[in-house]
Amino acid sequence: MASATKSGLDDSRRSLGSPKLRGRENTKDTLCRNITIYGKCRFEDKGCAFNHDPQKLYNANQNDSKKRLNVDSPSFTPAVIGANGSSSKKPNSISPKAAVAAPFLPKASGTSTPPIRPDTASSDWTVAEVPDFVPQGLDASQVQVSLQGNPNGVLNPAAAYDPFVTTPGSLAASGSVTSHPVQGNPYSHDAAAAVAASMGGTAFFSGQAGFQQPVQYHLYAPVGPHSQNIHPHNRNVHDLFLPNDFREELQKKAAATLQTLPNSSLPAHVDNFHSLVPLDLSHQKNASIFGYPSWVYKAQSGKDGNFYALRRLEGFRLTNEKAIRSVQAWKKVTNGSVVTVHDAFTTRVFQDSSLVFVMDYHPLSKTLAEQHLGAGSRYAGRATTAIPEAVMWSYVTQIASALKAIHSAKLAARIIDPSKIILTGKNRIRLSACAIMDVVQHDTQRSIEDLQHQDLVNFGQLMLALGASASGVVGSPTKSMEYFSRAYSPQLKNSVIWLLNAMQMDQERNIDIFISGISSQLISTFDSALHMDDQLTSDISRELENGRLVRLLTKLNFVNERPEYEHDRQWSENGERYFLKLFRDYVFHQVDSQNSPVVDLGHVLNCLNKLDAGTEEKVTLISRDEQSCFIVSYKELKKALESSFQALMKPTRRMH
Ligand SMILES: Nc1ncnc2c1ncn2[C@@H]1O[C@H](COP(=O)(O)OP(=O)(O)OP(=O)(O)O)[C@@H](O)[C@H]1O
Repeated sequence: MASATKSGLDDSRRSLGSPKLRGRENTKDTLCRNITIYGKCRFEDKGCAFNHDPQKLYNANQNDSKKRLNVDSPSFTPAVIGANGSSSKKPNSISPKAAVAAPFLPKASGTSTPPIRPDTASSDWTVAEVPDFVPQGLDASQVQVSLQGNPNGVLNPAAAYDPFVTTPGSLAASGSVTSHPVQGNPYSHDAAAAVAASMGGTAFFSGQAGFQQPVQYHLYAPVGPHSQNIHPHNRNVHDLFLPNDFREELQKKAAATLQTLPNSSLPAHVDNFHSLVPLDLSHQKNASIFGYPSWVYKAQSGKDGNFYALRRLEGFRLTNEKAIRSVQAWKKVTNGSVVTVHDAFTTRVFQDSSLVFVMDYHPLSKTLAEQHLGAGSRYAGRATTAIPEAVMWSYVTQIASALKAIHSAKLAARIIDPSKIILTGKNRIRLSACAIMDVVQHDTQRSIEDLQHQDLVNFGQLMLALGASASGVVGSPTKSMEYFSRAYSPQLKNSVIWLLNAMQMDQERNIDIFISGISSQLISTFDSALHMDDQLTSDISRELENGRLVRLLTKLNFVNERPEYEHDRQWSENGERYFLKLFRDYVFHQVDSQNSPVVDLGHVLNCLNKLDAGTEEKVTLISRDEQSCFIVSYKELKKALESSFQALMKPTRRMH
């Protein structure tokens, strides 16, 4: 830590935080605004007098400021420290008028500096007690080298200028290993070390070659896939967060899950479920599928608090208890393309005798009929565009997977109908009415093999109906097949024909044979699924960093400017807290040459990431009256934050 005069600070401050011009004679020292705003300058080779190399400029400034304001400056000499050790209005905030400076020296540094206040020397306050973030075996030079090829260990200064534009150097690439919560201190950033200690000194990843401890939190390492050919000036803040459409989808689903229906005429409780919301789009009773009108509700369980879909069959009377027990076998069917069945019961709370199935709830799902055949119109055939072949194959694959799981469990789906298959995400479908016919038509004379063959036929009919939906042909299998043959590949057509003939005994037909026949399509669908998986992993990894920074910000705000300590100079205006307060200003309250707020997320994220990592890089902090400045490393700031936070948690401090 060092202090400097106001005049000594001016240049370095401008070069770090403001694109302010300093007169024509200094144009070569001033970053061109076009570089700042657009990432490049069209006039670079046509006479523009300003500087076009931020890195060079930054290095020049670093050297410049090092000369004047580094730790070797005279203000760090022990003689000066001793002279200023006594308490004053701002004991360690040095006015430029004063000829002396009180450095911020951790106790561990071995100097004989008297403590700024008596209790800072106590075990409660000393920063030296907070474990150093740089572990043994990883010295400062290693930390700097790891900064993505930037020998100064400094992120690209351009990031500090560009509002909401990040540069590849500054915010590229990441430490994506999460820290683990440490008992007793949910905010600890040294969790990995604690885990290591609790495991006898071996963190779970310690065996992996090339893993550095600590994780370099100040580096971002986005997980692919990446957009190609993006220039720095094209990148924006969205690169750091979930894609907007994905976030919107998740938020809408969350809102739908939490939706309630005040003053509803539905029963307040159905078994242990409450807060029923109907999901049917039409009020028309339709008994064509199950033989009973059916209704679907979203409801919350009073037992586990989760949300479920309840399918109610109106007017059903249970005559054979064995029928409802058949649901047990369905509970064991866990397949990505089958809506999981949890339970079934009869109830009279709807003023009739109803049969209710409890199933997984998939918010905002639509049926395939709603999606492709025109909302609410059964087989209306009003789809405007043909379903693409790739989507058809995706549906084929998913239903084949569902049938494989169902048939392997010696069950049959029995209903494969566009109105009973729900779309729960982009091209993600699930059979939503399994188990129901096993209860409703428990006494059927048909063998399970027969029902399984029927599943294959129903499967073929479904694909034909979907494929021919754009043709406007309704109810004529021959015409539908003609259209289908023209619209889709022979392989898809032959697969559908094979399914439609599943009841014929000319050759053996089952779901396994069907799956072998479409293996090449399975592989391409599988590959698409892997790409989707990669994409989601990449999206999630962006939010991972945000969670970490929220914890850090929370901690910083717990410490900064607590009103109850407002007049307690020893807390707010002294030592560590003072630096943290100035750091807060440095991060969030910078102004440009026109005194307008600098709103630059890149700068904020840079600073916070470096604070979290506790890098050796130094930052210049200026008091609000611009009478004092300090040069302090992120490592020291990190320690200050840790010890201040620990002090806050001490009961003695709270009673102070
Ligand atoms: N498990 C579920 N989770 C969430 N929503 C579901 C679930 N099952 C069905 N739905 C939704 O409930 C609504 C009604 O489903 P339902 O099966 O009654 O369809 P429908 O088109 O009304 O058919 P029908 O005319 O036979 O009643 C549909 O929009 C469907 O997407």
